[in-house]
Order: sequence, then C-alpha cells, then structure tokens
Amino acid sequence: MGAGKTTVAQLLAARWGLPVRDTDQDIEAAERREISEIFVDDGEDHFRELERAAVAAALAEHDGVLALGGGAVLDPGTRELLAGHRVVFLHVGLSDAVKRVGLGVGRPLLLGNVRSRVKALLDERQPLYSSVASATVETDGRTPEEVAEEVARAVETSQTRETGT
Ligand SMILES: Nc1ncnc2c1ncn2[C@@H]1O[C@H](COP(=O)(O)OP(=O)(O)OP(=O)(O)O)[C@@H](O)[C@H]1O
Ligand SMILES: O=C(O)C1=C[C@@H](O)[C@@H](O)[C@H](O)C1
Ligand SMILES: [Mg+2]
Repeated sequence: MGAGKTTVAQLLAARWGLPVRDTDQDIEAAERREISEIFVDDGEDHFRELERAAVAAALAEHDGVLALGGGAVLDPGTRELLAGHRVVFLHVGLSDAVKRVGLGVGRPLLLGNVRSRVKALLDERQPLYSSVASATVETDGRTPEEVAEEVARAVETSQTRETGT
C-alpha cells in the first residue's frame, strides 16, 4: 500500500496508449460498496476470493495495464493466475509508505497504528512480492513519473529481449 500501483499504472497506460484497470476499483464497482465495508462485513478471506475473481476477469478481458491490490499476491490462486504475465513489483520502504498512506483511510489493514501495521505487512509480504515479480522497481524518493519511466524501461527491455522488436 502506498507503493503507487494505481498512480503509476495510469501513467504507464497513458504512455503506451493502452487502457488501464485496477482490481480494487473493479471490486468496488461490482460490489457497489467500498473495500473497507467488504472487510468489515465479510472479512479478508472473502475479499481475497473477490480479488481472485477480479484478477481472473481482468486478465481474460483486458489487454493493457493492470494495477493490483497490495495484498493480491497473498492468495495462491491469484499467484497462479499471474504466472506468465509481466508483473512489476513497486518496492516502497517503510518511511515513504507511511508518508504516502497518511492516516490509512480506506485501507482496512492499516487500522490501528499505521506505522507498525505497514512495517508488519512489508516484512511478511516481501518474499511473496519478489517471488511473483518479473521485475522490481524502487519507488523511494522518486516521483510517480520517474517510477513510470523506470517500469517502462524494464518492460520495454524485456519485450525487446523476448521478441526482438
Ligand atoms: N512515487 C511517489 N512519490 C510520492 N507519492 C506517491 C508516489 N506514488 C504514489 N504516491 C502517492 O501515494 C498515495 C498512494 O498511491 P497509490 O494509491 O497509487 O498507491 P497503491 O500502491 O495503489 O496503494 P493500494 O495498495 O492501497 O492500492 C497517493 O496519494 C499518490 O499520489
Ligand atoms: O495490501 C492490502 O492487503 C490491500 C491493499 C489495497 O490495495 C486493497 O486491496 C485492500 O485495502 C487490501
Ligand atoms: Mg491502488
């Protein structure tokens, strides 16, 4: 959370002239309620099922840039769906993440002490993010535009390597 997935996905889509989707937004639209309401009413496990379905639908229907939720990779089924796709991990350190998420409003897993919640999530999830990603881009101390530039370079380079174009 706060890595900039939603923000950077939009910049990349504009750069490449592609459509952009965001599974958090897809879930809220389909459910007609906010993510925090889903967590409160039905719990995280149910949210992860909705998220897996949203990722599957987006990968099937959408040819463009997809921003995931920060915890999507926790679900083994979602990780399987992502295999074979270009997945870029936007890394953020504790200090920048805390600055970017502010009070954590709308992010149910940050309820309580935002700094200690962010630290716990980063520590727990780091190995999973690295295992799913085909590239990692550092976001600390960089603007969204600088991050998008580096993601584009990483993706375009891997494309050249794969296709020679
Ligand atoms: N590189 C950056 N530098 C400074 N601020 C940033 C950067 N990237 C994003 N932000 C800001 O941080 C906040 C969170 O960004 P964003 O919503 O894109 O994160 P996210 O990774 O999609 O989070 P989530 O997992 O909750 O969906 C926004 O206010 C955004 O403008
Ligand atoms: O990191 C997480 O687990 C989450 C991140 C957000 O994108 C949302 O998907 C939700 O708030 C959970
Ligand atoms: Mg987001």
